Amino acid sequence: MIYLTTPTWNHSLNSQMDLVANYLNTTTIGLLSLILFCFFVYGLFKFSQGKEAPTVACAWPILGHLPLLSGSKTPHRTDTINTVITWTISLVLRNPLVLEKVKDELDIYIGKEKCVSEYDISKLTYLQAIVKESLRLYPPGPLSTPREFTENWTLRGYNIKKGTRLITNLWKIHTDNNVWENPLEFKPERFLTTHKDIDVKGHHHFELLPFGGGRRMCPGTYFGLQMVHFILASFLHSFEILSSSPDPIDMTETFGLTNTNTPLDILIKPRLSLSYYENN
Ligand code: HEM
Repeated sequence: MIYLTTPTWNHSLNSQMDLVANYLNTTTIGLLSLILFCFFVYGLFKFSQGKEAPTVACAWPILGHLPLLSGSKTPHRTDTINTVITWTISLVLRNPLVLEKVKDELDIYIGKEKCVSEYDISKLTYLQAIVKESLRLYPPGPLSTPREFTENWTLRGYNIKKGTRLITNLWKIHTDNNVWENPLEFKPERFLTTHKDIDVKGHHHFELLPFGGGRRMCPGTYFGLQMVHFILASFLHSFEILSSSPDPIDMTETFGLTNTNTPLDILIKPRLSLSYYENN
């Protein structure tokens, strides 16, 4: 058995992400981040004076993803993706039947002789349902970025003045009991039955918006989803996972720009033959 503490866990995810970071030019992105940060501080200053501060609106979400974009060697670079994966593993560990089902799916579609490839992901419908359900309950960005009304408007009987800022509570939408049965329960099956055709891409289904929606929705949606599916599938395919403590997994959220969880300690052991690990 291998004992994984959170830093190691973050580190192992980060080494997967290092592959991705190699495509980013650290200096360019670092400089860009610095400029955005200056804009952000300037925007906050204007905002505190009660003036128009569009820079706050545009820099805020970018700051939220800055660790990811900066390419720095910190575990936070992968903030959103890392967060989704950690929440998902926590949820799966709390629901052993779900874990069994996803392992069965991986064994059927991948088998024990080869690695997961990106082309396999479309076949892994149960794994995709797990990720959707995790994004529904624990979206890393539970609040949308701010929007501003450009004219006076009436919305559901409320008169809203031009210039009013709106921040949407995405988590509240995700747990609306008019739409979701037992909204606080983790039930990936809902995405294979009652909510089969609902996707998370923010274009058609406004009851599930983990990447936001409209013109300012997350530009990293496809990349983020691809990474989450691929890392999760590879990890669950390669290792048995177990909680390191007999107590239920702590699902306490921590405060920050992303909705992160408390550190997760897990035990892992190989699921495949040793030659698989030697060759990959
Ligand atoms: C699973 C991973 C991710 C989740 C759940 C996520 C979620 C979000 C959410 C909720 C927003 C606000 C959208 C809105 O207000 O409508 C956002 C904005 C943004 N995201 Fe992500 N994100 C993820 C990954 C990424 C990645 C990988 C990148 C870049 C490679 C990225 C870059 C951005 C940027 C630049 C914005 C600001 C867009 C704008 O305001 O125009 N995100 N993201």
